[in-house]
Amino acid sequence: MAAATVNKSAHEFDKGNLDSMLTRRFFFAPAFEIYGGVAGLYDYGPTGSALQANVLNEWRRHYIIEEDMLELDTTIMTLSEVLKTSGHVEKFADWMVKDSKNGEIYRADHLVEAVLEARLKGDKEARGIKLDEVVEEDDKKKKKKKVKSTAVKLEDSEVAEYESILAQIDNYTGPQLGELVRKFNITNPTTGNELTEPVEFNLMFESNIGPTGHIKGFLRPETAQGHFVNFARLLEFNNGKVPFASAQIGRSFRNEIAPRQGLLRVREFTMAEIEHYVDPLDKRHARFNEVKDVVLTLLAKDIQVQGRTDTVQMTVGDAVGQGIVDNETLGYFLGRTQLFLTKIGIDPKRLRCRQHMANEMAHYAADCWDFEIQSSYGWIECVGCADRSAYDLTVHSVRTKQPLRVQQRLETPRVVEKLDVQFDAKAFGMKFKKDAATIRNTITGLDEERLQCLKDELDKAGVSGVKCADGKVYEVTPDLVKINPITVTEHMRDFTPNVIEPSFGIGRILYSLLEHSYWAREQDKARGVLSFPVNVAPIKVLIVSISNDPKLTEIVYELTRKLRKLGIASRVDDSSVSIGKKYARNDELGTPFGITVDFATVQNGTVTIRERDTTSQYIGKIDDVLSTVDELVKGNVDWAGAAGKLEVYSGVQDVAE
Ligand SMILES: Nc1ncnc2c1ncn2[C@@H]1O[C@H](COP(=O)(O)OP(=O)(O)OP(=O)(O)O)[C@@H](O)[C@H]1O
Repeated sequence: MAAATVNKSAHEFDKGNLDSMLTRRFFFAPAFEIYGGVAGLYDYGPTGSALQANVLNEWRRHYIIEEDMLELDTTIMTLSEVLKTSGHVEKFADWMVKDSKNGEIYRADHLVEAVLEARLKGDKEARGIKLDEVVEEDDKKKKKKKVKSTAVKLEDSEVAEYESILAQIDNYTGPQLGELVRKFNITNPTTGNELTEPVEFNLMFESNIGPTGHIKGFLRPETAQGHFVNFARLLEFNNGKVPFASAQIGRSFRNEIAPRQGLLRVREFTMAEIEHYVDPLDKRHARFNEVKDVVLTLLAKDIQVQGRTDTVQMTVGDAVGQGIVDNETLGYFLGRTQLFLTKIGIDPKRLRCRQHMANEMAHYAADCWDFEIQSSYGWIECVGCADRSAYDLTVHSVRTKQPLRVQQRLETPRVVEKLDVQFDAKAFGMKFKKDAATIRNTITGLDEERLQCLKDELDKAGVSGVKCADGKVYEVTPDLVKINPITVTEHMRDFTPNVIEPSFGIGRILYSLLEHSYWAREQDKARGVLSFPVNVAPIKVLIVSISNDPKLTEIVYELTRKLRKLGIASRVDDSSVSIGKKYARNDELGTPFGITVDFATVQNGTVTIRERDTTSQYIGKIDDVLSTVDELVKGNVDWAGAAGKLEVYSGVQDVAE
């Protein structure tokens, strides 16, 4: 018999109810709350932690196990030299503006966005349309900074201009944001005071390693550098071959200027990152066929620069085939990520892939797409998928002089023209003395293009400057260095792999999942239901007993023992409230199944099982019900399929229904 279905979309989303339920049922809460809290730091409670652990388990299964990735767990405290080399010390910054009188700080792009959105909202109000307020939290969480809207009608051309700016708000540089602040007379929304020009604020938390204070470190802002600095070992572990991927789940820290929107912009969060190393001349993926028919919702960069946000539905195969997504490997990860997010319960209708615009993308990146998930806060980046080219491995290799490169035996040897460098060792040593080795290494380390430039200059001008890592420039002449073309037969190829990086913000995904799973029954709007897929639900089975009779309590104990043995998380609700209330309370935790023990259980060994979304109930022998639950939890059957094996229960219905 088919199980009843429920139309969740018919119920209106109530954010206030969801927020109070998440706090009441301790999914997560502000850290140090009894001390007043600090913006951007959160603690996860029992349900939030279990939900996160289950999502991460799915992630490990979906990527690490399924794709045979090499898992890492690298240190969080990172040597400053590593982050200098990667560019984070200089560039990992956001733009902030200050109130010119009281020094209050805003993140520049967020402020421009909030003010323009508030003006558009005011325009809508003036036209009789109502929307929510835009809110930022201040640092001590004592007050909310509100950008209030006033019902003022805008010119149609202004509306179009604001919408166009908002569609590409991530694309502005600091000076451009400054121009927007001036052009649109944006002031501090709380005081009305003028704002300073945007200045950069580095987002990393700095620290010292050891007591001397000489070794500088930072809490890592991403896990990626831990992969790159271990590349040589990983390559060796993989028998010297690419492609392969490393993966890591761990904490990252960013001293956000303005934490806001709950878990969406915090200062400490869990990331799950993959670095897939690939031959730059061959970015095909061996398993591309498995995802080529996955449909993505794409928002390409050329649409955004026109100030538009319309999307197209396209298969991964077509997106790569038409050159919209740069290469197969990047397309492969977009497809796999779409599958992962929907598998854990993200609504595909509220999921899109947005391509980075030119200013948004790092200069070295070949292509970059964000998975954005829509929630009550709008479209939020939750996973970034970037082709980072050879940048990371090259900069670490140059800085450390370690060859972070792949040596690949060629199937058929090839004849190539190369530039050969010969030094007059004696004359070179006499001229440069202790610097001779450094200059020689710098010249032999030049790539073919730079070597050709040096040769051209020596041929033409008879002298050329060579800049070494110490910043000094040394003049060399053709009598000291001879560069000549030669023909060689190569048996090996030597290259720096390119890196394709999918980077997941787990907190953002969790929060989006909570919103997408939340609804309320028509009969009991104050109590919500979280319709998590079984695989991520924090607790899989609620066990309740109709009475405190010791015979029933004994069976409850037996049931929990058997579920534990199956590895299934269960929870007994032995409070004194009605069974219907117990069900309703556990709907709030997203528990998909409820098993009820009653006097029939004592007599003939049967229990009832109830499904959370449909509230339909079935009856069966204990072991049949448990094996059904086991199959459901393993994902081998769905409720409609599983219920067919049991009998419909026609007893008393839930109070909550
Ligand atoms: N402050 C934060 N709080 C929670 N998650 C974050 C935060 N910053 C980044 N993330 C998550 O980490 C992922 C990878 O980080 P990435 O550096 O690509 O983000 P980002 O582009 O800096 O994000 P944003 O532009 O929103 O600040 C993001 O997709 C997001 O899910």
